Amino acid sequence: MATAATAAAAAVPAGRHQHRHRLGLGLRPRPNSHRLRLLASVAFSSSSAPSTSSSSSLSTPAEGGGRLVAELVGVFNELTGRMGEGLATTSSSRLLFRALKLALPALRDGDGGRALTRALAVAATLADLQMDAEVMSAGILRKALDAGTISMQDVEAQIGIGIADLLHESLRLKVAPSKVDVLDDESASTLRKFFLSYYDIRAVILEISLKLDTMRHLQYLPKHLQRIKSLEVMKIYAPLAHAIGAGNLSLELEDLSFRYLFPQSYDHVDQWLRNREAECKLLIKAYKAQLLQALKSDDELNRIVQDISVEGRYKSRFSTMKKLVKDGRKPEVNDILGLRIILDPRCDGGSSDWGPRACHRTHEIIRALLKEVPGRTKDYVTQPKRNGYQSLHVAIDVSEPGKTRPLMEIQIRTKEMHRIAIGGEASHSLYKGGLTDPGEGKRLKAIMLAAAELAALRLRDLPASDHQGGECKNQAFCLLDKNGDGRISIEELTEVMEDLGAEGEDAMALMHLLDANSDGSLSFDEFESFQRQVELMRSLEDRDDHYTKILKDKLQTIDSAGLIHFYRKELGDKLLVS
Ligand SMILES: Nc1nc2c(ncn2[C@@H]2O[C@H](COP(=O)(O)OP(=O)(O)OP(=O)(O)O)[C@@H](O)[C@H]2O)c(=O)[nH]1
Ligand SMILES: Nc1ncnc2c1ncn2[C@@H]1O[C@H](COP(=O)(O)OP(=O)(O)OP(=O)(O)O)[C@@H](O)[C@H]1O
Ligand SMILES: [Ca+2]
Ligand SMILES: [Ca+2]
Repeated sequence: MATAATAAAAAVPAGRHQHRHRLGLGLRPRPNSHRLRLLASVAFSSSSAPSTSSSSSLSTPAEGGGRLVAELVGVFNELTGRMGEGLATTSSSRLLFRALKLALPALRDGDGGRALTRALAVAATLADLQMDAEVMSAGILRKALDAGTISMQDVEAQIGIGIADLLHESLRLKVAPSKVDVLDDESASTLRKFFLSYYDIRAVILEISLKLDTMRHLQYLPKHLQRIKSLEVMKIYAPLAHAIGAGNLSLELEDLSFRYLFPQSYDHVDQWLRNREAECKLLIKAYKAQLLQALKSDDELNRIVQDISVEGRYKSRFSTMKKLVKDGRKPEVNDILGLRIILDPRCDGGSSDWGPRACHRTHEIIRALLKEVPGRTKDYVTQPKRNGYQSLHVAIDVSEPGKTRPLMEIQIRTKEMHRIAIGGEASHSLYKGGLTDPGEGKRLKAIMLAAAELAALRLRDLPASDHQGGECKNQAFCLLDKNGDGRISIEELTEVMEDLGAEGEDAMALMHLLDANSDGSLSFDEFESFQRQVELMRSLEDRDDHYTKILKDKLQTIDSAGLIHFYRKELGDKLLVS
């Protein structure tokens, strides 16, 4: 057997996606001219984190102005790049641009320099949930409102009544949990129903994303508030997130509240899972690749299916804990490592047996390839559960001589079976998401879809709405070039910089720096060079964050193993450290 474990050892660990506002732009910088290097150093000279210092503290006008415009262009590009397909229309981009212009100066210095990063992370979460520009803008503006740096009147006057309404709704939801005395099961269910009764469900999704932001920064709040907020999340927001299909968000919310509600239990589970996490994730990745290759090269299976996909997951802290403490269960968790194979039969559903045949053929291939644990296989394909759930589950022994490992669960199902396991009576949110009323989940989904359709209609592009008449090649450029003459004039640059809180002369200085051919305005090419440099600098910051995390983890491991003392001693003489 070509062991996936060997491959795992050789595989390069995947860098964890940074879920802060740096979103990995994935753009390759071109070779830089001296001028661009100068610009980059000026635009970012004051700090590697653009949100941490104010323009007033900068020494030259170009520094402040360059940084402000770089910041606006950088975050605008990140957020629009993250938006779902078809959602980043011209009207959406305009709205987001206006919201950013209002919020950036207001958020730049707040919360010890973290306010802007946090607001952008909220917007990124919303973009990942396929929310439109109105909701993303509302997310950013809500953080500025909460910080007290802008007022609802500012939003109404500068952004529009639609966003102001959405914000009013989300503020009403925010205070709802504090209206019940005790957050027991009954009041939690009442509150969830109350949330569902909202005519604009986007306010609920906005609130869930803001809760995730709060939970990620809970360490800054007093202990009693940490517990109250965690309880609200566990009882209301995590189940709601699960019900709307935002599974990953729900898992993160659960794990964060678990940590604050039951710190000791959390530590136990966390330590156990953390110790195995890196190796297990590599194993998941390696087995996934090995299985996919074996399945795709099997002729018999390929006669039955037209597509095969494999998903992997490492179990969350809270889910593991729940399983361990469940009544009447053996204290074991056999699905820490999970793989799921989803097959697309050439003929699915109805009376066709292609689906079950595909699942059983897959099972045979797995048996020939891996070590199946006898007596642990469950065939819900031949014998569906009462709620209609279908899937074939096998447990695989991934241990090696001298190295015991947790079992790996493989679920085999067709696309149609998967659809039923996600929605409907057998839906995961009913199976374990905390919702008890089957109608609740369905209703939420339906309202969500309707809201998304409405938003798409509101923000659709009218033929005349793009002032350049055709497709805009670069949204940020087109938004800055207000009169659409294909150049950014000094007046246009001054206007945006004043909106951002910079002085008039800053625009002159920035223009001087960017205007390579000195014709007094910025061409499309000049602007694109600037933008590429902005992206390069932001990707460096990402890498710094990434390296910092790795170093912190590694040094911690070394330290707890006592090795760092050894290194210190060894190196002490050479480096003159004590
Ligand atoms: N969506 C959905 N998933 C289900 C349902 N029943 C089981 N599953 C999935 O299948 C997995 C294993 O379920 P079973 O084979 O019944 O195992 P178990 O005895 O509950 O638990 P293990 O100790 O993990 O074997 C669960 O962890 C879920 O991922 C269901 O009704 N709906
Ligand atoms: N074997 C698996 N492979 C891939 N994804 C899985 C697997 N098992 C569960 N998942 C998915 O992982 C996410 C988290 O599920 P979680 O581990 O909390 O529960 P579960 O395993 O489905 O249920 P239980 O805890 O009762 O066993 C869900 O989206 C679930 O569908
Ligand atoms: Ca499971
Ligand atoms: Ca112009």
